[in-house]
Amino acid sequence: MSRPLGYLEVLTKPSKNNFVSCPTLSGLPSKERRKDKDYLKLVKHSILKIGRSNKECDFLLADDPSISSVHCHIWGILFDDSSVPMCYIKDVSLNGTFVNSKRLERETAYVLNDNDLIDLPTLGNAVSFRFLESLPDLEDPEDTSARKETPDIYSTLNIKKSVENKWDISPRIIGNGTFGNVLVAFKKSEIVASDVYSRPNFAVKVIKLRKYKVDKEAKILLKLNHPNIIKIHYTFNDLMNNNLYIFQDLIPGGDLFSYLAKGECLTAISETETLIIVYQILKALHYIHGRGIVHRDLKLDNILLCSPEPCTRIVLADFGIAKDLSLKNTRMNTIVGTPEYCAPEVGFKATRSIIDQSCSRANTIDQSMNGYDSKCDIWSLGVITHIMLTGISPFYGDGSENSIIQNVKRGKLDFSMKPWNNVNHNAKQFVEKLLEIDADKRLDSKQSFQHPWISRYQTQLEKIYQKKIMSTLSAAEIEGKADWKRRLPKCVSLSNSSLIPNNKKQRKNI
Ligand SMILES: Nc1ncnc2c1ncn2[C@@H]1O[C@H](COP(=O)(O)OP(=O)(O)OP(=O)(O)O)[C@@H](O)[C@H]1O
Repeated sequence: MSRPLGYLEVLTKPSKNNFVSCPTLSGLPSKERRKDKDYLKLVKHSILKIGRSNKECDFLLADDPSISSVHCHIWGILFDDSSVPMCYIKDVSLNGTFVNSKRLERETAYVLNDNDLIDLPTLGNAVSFRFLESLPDLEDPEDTSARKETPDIYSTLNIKKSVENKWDISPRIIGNGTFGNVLVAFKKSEIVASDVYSRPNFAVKVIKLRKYKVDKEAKILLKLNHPNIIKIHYTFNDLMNNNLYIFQDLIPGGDLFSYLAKGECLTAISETETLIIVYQILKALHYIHGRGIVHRDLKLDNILLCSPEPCTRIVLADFGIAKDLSLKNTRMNTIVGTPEYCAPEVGFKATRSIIDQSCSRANTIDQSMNGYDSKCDIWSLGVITHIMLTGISPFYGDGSENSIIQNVKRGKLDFSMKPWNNVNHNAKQFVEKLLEIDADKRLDSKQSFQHPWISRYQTQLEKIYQKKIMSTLSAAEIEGKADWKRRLPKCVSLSNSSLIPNNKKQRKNI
C-alpha cells in the first residue's frame, strides 16, 4: 500500500456527516484518528476534494451555503521513491480558499508547506485545516530530535538562493534528471504585488553548463508560446559556477511516468484518456515541427500533467536536446535521446558502426546515413501511445540497450497480447503507423490528426481541449477571453468584507 504523502489535520470540530469516502480513495486508509484528532491522508496521485457535493467530495461541508460544491482540491505527487513528496492545493470556489491568511488565486495550484493553515471562509465559524508533512510523534510531541535534518540544498547543489534580486529559489526539489534539478521558485516582485493574495509558485531548472556550450534549451523555449509547451519566464547564466537557471511555470500534476507507475510497473489508462493526451501532444508537436524545432527526447518523464487526473492539460517539457532547424533547414545526424523511445533512423550509439545490413531494417541504414528529421518525435509518440494503451513499452525487452536495439530491429508489434484485447482497431493501427520503421512511410504530425482514430472524435476532442485548457490556465492568462466566471459553482457569495482574511495585520493593509 502506498505511503501517505501528507496529512490534513481537521481543526474544525467535525460534525458526524462531514467526512465521506470518495471513489478515488475508496478502499484506502484515507482518515486516521489519533488522540481525538482527525487526520486526512493524502495518497499518491489522488485528489482530495473538499466541498458541499456529496457526490464529488471526500470531506463534506454540507451545512454551509458559502462553501462551493467543490471548494478546493488538495493532492500529493511523488517524483520517485527516493524523493520528498510535493503537496499542492488549488482553489476552485466562489468565496475563496486561504492559506496562512492569504487568498489563493482561483484555479492556480500552490505548493503546501509543513504547518500551513488552510481556511475556508464560511457564514459561521471558519473551517480550518493544518497541512502536515508527517504525523506528530504522539509519544513525545515536543521531541524534535528525531526529525530529519534537512541538508543545505544550496551548497550541496552549488546553486544560488536568489537570482539577480528578481527571483528566490526555495530548497524544495520537484524533480531531477540527467542534466539538472528542478526546484520551486518565487518572483520577488510578487511579494509586493500580492499583499492579499498568496505568492504564485514557479519552477526553476538549474543545469550544469558544459564549457563553451550555449544555453540552447532556453533559446529554443523563449521562441515558443503554446498551452502544451512549458512556458519560460526568465533565464540566468551563472558563468562563475557554470549554471544555467531557467525559470518556468510550475506544472503541479507530476509527470506521465509517475502517473502511470503503480507499484512496480506501468499501468494502462483508458482509450479515451489516452486519446486526450495524444491529441494534446500532437498539437504541441505540430506547433514545434511547423517552426523547425524537433524535441528529440519525447518520453513519459517529459510530459507533465497540470493535475493528476484524467482530462487534464498536459505540457511538454525538457527541451534540453531539442534542435532548431529553422535557420538552417538540414537533417540531423547526432545520436541522441533515450533508447527506449528512440526512432531507428536516429540510430543507437552501440550499433551505428556495426549495424547489420541483412536485418529487416535495411532502409534504416540509409536513413541513418542520410540523417533524420522531425519524424523521430512521431516514433517516440508511438512508443508513448503504446505504453498508455497497454502498460507495455513495445521494445523494452529486458531494459538493456542491446535488447532494445534487437527489438527495434525486428520492429514487430504484438497485438495478440492480452492488454490489447479491448483496444479499438483504429487505435492499434494508429500505433502501427507511428511505429513505422521507414520514416518516409511514418505519419507526420499533420497526417496523425487525419488518422481515423483521431479524426473520428475531432469535434469532441476539440471541445474537451478548449474547456480543459481554459479551466487550467490561470485566471490572469485568460482574462478577457474566457467565460469561466459564468461557470462558477452555484453558491452564496460572501460580501467583500468577509473575504478579507481574519487577521488584524491584513485588515490594516486594506
Ligand atoms: N516546470 C516543471 N514543473 C514541474 N515539474 C517539473 C518541471 N520541469 C521538470 N519537472 C520535473 O523534473 C523532472 C526532470 O526535469 P527535466 O526532464 O527537465 O530534467 P533533465 O535533467 O533534462 O531530465 P532528463 O534526464 O530526462 O534529460 C521531470 O521529469 C519532471 O518530473
